[in-house]
Amino acid sequence: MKLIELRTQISKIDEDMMNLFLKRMEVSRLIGLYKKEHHLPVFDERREIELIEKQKALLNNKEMWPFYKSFLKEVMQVSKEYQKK
Ligand SMILES: O=C(O)C(=O)C[C@]1(C(=O)O)C=C[C@@H](O)C=C1
Repeated sequence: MKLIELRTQISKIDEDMMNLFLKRMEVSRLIGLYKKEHHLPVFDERREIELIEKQKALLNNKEMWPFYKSFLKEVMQVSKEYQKK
């Protein structure tokens, strides 16, 4: 397969991921509003551990776990930054 074709595939995947990212951030915004109204902290360590463990169990490509875990942590990090805005 040619490089240009592979890059086209990556671009399409990035577009899908962008749309899912926007959806996730909108839900995060709503959670942030709820937390503000109920005087709850943005950071919820127990929830983050639960989410990471759930994803680890779902992932059937174990080699990818360290990479996917970093990705998830970054996603949660930007989610928290958005809630604090
Ligand atoms: O579930 C929450 O309480 C959220 O605010 C969402 C979220 C996330 O992005 O997954 C963000 C911050 C918390 O530390 C835990 C999880």
